[in-house]
Amino acid sequence: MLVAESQASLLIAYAPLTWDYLAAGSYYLIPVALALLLHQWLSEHRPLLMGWLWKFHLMFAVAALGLALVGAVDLSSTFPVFDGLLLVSLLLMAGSAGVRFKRLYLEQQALLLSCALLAGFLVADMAVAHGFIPWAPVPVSWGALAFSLAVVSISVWHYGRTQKALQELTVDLEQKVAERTERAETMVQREVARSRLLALESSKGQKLAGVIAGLQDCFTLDQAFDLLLSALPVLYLPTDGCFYRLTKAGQYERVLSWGRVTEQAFPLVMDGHVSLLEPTTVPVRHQSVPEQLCFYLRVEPDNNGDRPAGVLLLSRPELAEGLAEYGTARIVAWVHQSVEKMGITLSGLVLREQLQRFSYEDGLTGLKNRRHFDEFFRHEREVSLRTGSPLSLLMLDIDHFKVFNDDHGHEAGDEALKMVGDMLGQYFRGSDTVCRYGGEEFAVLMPGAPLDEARLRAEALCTAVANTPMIYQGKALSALTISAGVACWPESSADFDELFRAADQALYRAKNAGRNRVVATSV
Ligand SMILES: Nc1nc2c(ncn2[C@@H]2O[C@H](COP(=O)(O)OP(=O)(O)OP(=O)(O)O)[C@@H](O)[C@H]2O)c(=O)[nH]1
Repeated sequence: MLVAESQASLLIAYAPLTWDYLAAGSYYLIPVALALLLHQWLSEHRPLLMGWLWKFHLMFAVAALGLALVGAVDLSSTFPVFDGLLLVSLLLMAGSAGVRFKRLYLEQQALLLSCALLAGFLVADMAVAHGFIPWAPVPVSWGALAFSLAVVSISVWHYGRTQKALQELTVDLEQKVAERTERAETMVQREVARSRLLALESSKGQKLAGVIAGLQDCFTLDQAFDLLLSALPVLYLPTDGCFYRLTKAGQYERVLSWGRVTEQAFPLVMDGHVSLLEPTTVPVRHQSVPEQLCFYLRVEPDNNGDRPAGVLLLSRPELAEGLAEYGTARIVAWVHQSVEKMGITLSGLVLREQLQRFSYEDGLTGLKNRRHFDEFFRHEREVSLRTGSPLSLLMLDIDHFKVFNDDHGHEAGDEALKMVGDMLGQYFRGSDTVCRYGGEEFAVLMPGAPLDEARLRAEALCTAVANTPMIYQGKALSALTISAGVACWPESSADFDELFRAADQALYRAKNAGRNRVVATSV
């Protein structure tokens, strides 16, 4: 508008009429721009009024210029109408903006004030043009300049603010990216460590399965412990550790160590009552774990009372940061399970051992029972038939045991049976089999012993029993005597099936001959 109204416009293009139309058009569009601006800013307050205003002025501008262009009206005649309308519109806009002025941003306020200044000059210019006030030069261009300066300074200020915000955003973004990258790297490291732990767990699980299978194949507890000791480092490395076994004196003796173990952390001996560490429990979240992890190996029917048969001490595993809590809990849980599984397997083995012992042992005397004796006899008979070596059989019976029982009671009788059983155990070789054949009757099988040797051994036993006082509850009771019948293959009978009968008959003869003696049969 300023360019079109100035003389300089003619230097740009010598088209005075066009510049007139341009000046009128830009003049008529001033309220359109202002109303649009306020429509945007005051959208919560009177949005309809501002909407109507800019549309109305736009229509006016188009209509006035259009009609003037087609020659229906004179362009100059549209100015008074516009001035009237502009005045009303400016008042309406000023009213609306004034109400919301305080709620606007600083730059909006500055822009509105510059608009108000421009509007003030326009109104003054109109008043002069229409003769309401005496003629005086009105510096409308100063208003336009103020408005333009406001727009430029707001734009510059905005630009500066945007640049600053952008810079801050960039710094913030870079920081966030760095943080996220670090977090992601930590997570990756943790996941790698976790997968390594899982792989280790699975390989150790396979090893444990092998150890358990090996333990199940053992025949005795000692054999199983030997296997266990060779397997423990394989199962628990890379964690350092020691294994302690309960001694008869009730102490825990270090029987195995692996890795870097110091005597301070892993003593050679731990007292079963005083210095035994508490077993480590699986740590819950944020719970600290002691430097040494302790696990009890319990072998239940092993007559240790409450005490574990073995103790496993491990140093606290060293794990990557971030995995320490989770990893330690997992490892402790796994070691717990593995030790428990091994304990259960060993308990099964002990039970099996006991069952086997009970099925072949006499509960009172601890000698072998008749079942074992019969099996042993069958075996030795085969050996003798193949090798031709002699096999002697002794049948022994306590004399007048009924009277002893009646005189001193059944319990004293039991003690007597135990005493005779002990003596029998001492009088024969380890390769001989001594068994309680039933009641007060005993049988001895002497592989490789000829009849005479067996007889002599039986006689020595008879003499020893007769000369050994029977002490019961601190009192000496009358000494017992035994009678024995001895038979030998092939001297007494060439037929093995007859050997028992021959020994029995010899025993019968010893009884009849007055007891406390040995009778040996020969063909
Ligand atoms: N205390 C005790 N007595 C038993 C046991 N087994 C058998 N007896 C007793 O042993 C006695 C055996 O008596 P008999 O068969 O008459 O033989 P005996 O009295 O020794 O007479 P002879 O053999 O002829 O000298 C019975 O009284 C049984 O009760 C046992 O386990 N404990």
